[in-house]
Amino acid sequence: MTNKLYDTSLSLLTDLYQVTMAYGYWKSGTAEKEAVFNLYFRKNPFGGGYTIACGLSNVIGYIEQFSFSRKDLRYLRTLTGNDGQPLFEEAFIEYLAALKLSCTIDAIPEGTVVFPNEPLVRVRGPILQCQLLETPLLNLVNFESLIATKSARLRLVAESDTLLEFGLRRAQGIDGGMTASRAAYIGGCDATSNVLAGKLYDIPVRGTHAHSWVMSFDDEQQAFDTYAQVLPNNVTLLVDTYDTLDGVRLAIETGHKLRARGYRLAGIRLDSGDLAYLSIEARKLLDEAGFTDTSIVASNDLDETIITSLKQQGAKITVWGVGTKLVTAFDQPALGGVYKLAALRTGDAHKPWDYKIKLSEQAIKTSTPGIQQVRRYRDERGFLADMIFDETLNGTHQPTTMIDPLDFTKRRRFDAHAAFEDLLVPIFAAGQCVYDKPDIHAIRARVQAQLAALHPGVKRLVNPHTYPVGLERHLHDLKTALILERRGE
Ligand SMILES: Nc1ncnc2c1ncn2[C@@H]1O[C@H](COP(=O)(O)OP(=O)(O)OP(=O)(O)O)[C@@H](O)[C@H]1O
Ligand SMILES: O=P(O)(O)OC[C@H]1O[C@H](OP(=O)(O)OP(=O)(O)O)[C@H](O)[C@@H]1O
Ligand SMILES: O=C(O)c1cccnc1
Repeated sequence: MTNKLYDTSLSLLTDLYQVTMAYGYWKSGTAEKEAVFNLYFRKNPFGGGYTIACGLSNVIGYIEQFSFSRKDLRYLRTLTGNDGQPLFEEAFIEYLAALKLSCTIDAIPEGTVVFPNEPLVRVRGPILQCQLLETPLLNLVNFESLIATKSARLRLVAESDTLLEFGLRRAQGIDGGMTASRAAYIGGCDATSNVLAGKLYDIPVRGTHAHSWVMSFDDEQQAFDTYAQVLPNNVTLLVDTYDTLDGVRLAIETGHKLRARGYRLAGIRLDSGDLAYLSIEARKLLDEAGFTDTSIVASNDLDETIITSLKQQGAKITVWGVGTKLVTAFDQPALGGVYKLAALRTGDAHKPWDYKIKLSEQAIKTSTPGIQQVRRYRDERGFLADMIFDETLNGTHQPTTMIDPLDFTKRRRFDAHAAFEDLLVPIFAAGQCVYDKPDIHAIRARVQAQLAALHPGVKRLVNPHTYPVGLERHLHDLKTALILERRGE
């Protein structure tokens, strides 16, 4: 993983059906068939217009550590079917013991803005191996992309204010908390309260103090003064334990004492009540006392909607602490990414692909076949449209014609000189990592650069524009032909 949290093999971090299918491929002699799977999602989360791709660093770490340990194999030997007999033959267990991943993987770099139906990760290799990777890859990409997207939404509404992630105590378990802290930083948070995430992932750590500190003293002034005494270079005082504005006055007293010692009152924190009213009143008190550079931090079940509203109300808050609603992706608990087989071939690389499709009554759920790549066109103002094409269908010609996803009779042509970028880049070649991994700060910077190139209408919180994503003409024709063929038409 990015930096190890667990010192254990994670190769069994998959659904049982992946292992039984792997056994099936092995037993029926098809394990080495070359497959292509695409990982994609169908709908942007939170009713938004975009998603931030995240989780690739952990995918790389997962694949690099992939091997079945002796203990993993011992456990697999104990699994039995409904007749009480072992599920797997010993020869299969030995096959797994010797298994080394040889997949070729292309992916969209972390921090890229992505849209529904675009392959975020494309896995090509022996079908048995691709299958074993389905569940862990989905687990890693779905959650991190979800949280990075939530964080990006918060960053957009917070504008240039400071955004702190305070979620560990409310997160879904240890891994939920750790992963969320990483993805929240990538999405745009400035720092986390999670100290282990700070250590493992190189994220800045920040914090104030809790109500318990104030409650542990007989009076609030003494609590503030003692805190300032012991940590004079880190004083942000939580002022709402009893009466918020009285608390601000006491914090100002402490601020004067700090000043006399050559230090400063960095901030006060509001954690209850009407945050707009209280921040405006607190600002007045602070300014009147000469503490114009003391920040007002707010927390208490904040999310992007409340922050937007508070700003509209003229709240004087410049530091936002967001916990529960960020790290749990409160209003949408999962991204819903899927991993679908798109092509298969037997034997050598010169054989043609046998394209695969999954039909559905709902058109949006019908999968797209092919060795997909995403071409993003742009001009000097930003991103224009994304065209999903098959890397093998256009021969030596550049793909140029995109079918409108909402009306197949409409086409959009890109001329040969249009500027574009192909989003999927090589990550693993035949099992070897070939990717020069950016550090977490570069990934975070990429998010902001990408968002800057996105039309404001696509970024707005309510009823955003749909960014144009379509299939290249040949891929569209292939998909249509396969649908008709499967339906027997
Ligand atoms: N001016 C405001 N406009 C919109 N939302 C606000 C405003 N002030 C606070 N909020 C939000 O309203 C919610 C208030 O939560 P709640 O009803 O639990 O009150 P509280 O102030 O936390 O009370 P308690 O004293 O019990 O902690 C929080 O999500 C908070 O962020
Ligand atoms: O509201 P969230 O967005 O989840 O942000 C984290 C919350 O955790 C703390 O409250 P808690 O009552 O747990 O402890 P405290 O005594 O420090 O307020 C903090 O004061 C925030 O209100
Ligand atoms: O440092 C803080 O103020 C903090 C940390 C975690 C949760 N709530 C607040």
